[in-house]
Amino acid sequence: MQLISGTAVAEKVLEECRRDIATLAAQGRKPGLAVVLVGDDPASRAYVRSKDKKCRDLGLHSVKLELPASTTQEELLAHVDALNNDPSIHGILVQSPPPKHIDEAAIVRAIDPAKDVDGFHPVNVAKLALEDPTGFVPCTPLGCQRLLIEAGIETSGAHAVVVGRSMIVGKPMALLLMAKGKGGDATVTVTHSRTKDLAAITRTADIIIAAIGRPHFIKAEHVKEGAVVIDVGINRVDDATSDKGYKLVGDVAFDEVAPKCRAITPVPGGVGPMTIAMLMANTIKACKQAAA
Ligand SMILES: Nc1nc(=O)c2c([nH]1)NC[C@@H]1CN(c3ccc(C(=O)N[C@@H](CCC(=O)O)C(=O)O)cc3)C=[N+]21
Repeated sequence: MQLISGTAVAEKVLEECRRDIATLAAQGRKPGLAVVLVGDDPASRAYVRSKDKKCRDLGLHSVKLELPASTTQEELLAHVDALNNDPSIHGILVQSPPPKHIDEAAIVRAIDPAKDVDGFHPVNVAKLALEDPTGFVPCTPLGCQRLLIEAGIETSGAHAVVVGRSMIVGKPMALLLMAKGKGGDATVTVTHSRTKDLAAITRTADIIIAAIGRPHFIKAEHVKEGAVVIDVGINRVDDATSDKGYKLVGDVAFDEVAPKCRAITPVPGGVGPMTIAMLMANTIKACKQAAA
């Protein structure tokens, strides 16, 4: 069994980012990322903090907007508009999910597609479907694909089963796996909460992408011997033995699934660090394309 280290692959991606940043610096340019957080969800705050830290590590320009939960739709749109028009900002991310009174789809559509480093804007969704390389691909599925490539997993001709159909992970993941070229050319099945006899389908998978959002959902019975499992889940569960009071667990019951696998990602230290690394990479891509 091969444990695929997201931490190690993320470090490789960040090393590429450092080289790109040095090249851009020699041309007098510096990629800038703005992260907007509305409200005070603790998990969202933790994510925004680690993103901000990673930006500073790399020498990216980082703007962190922490807005109160009472922020109105109009106020948030005004912030997005200001960032769209700020030439020092190449990437904009509005942390999801926002408070309930915010129309998230309208916010996403207000972001300049050229600065949409999350890849959630309809223009970028379309570009992914069209296999147009100028678009931005959502960071988490992009990170999963990179993990497969770096771990030497052949996707061409493989049966990949994506569990989950979200706009953030499941759907773009399926598009990436079925696209032509490296990390693609797979035969893709997308399953979700309404799928009948899920285990019968996942048991035919050479590659399983688990993006359900339910702790330890994928069990040994879901996995065939020799499968590759990518665990996208980042679930906080109570843990009295940890000083934080919680621990992170994936969507995969790692202890029972891992022995059956050819390769598997851990949580933490798997897809999570890759998501942040790909966000940095997308911001650099946005900066390069803005200059071109
Ligand atoms: N517009 C938007 N874009 C996002 O990309 C986005 C978002 N909203 N909302 C929330 C989710 C969540 N997310 C994570 C990224 C990295 C880790 C990560 O690095 N996790 C570490 C563990 C960190 C820890 O120990 O707490 C790991 O898995 O090893 C976690 C979660 C991005 N998200």
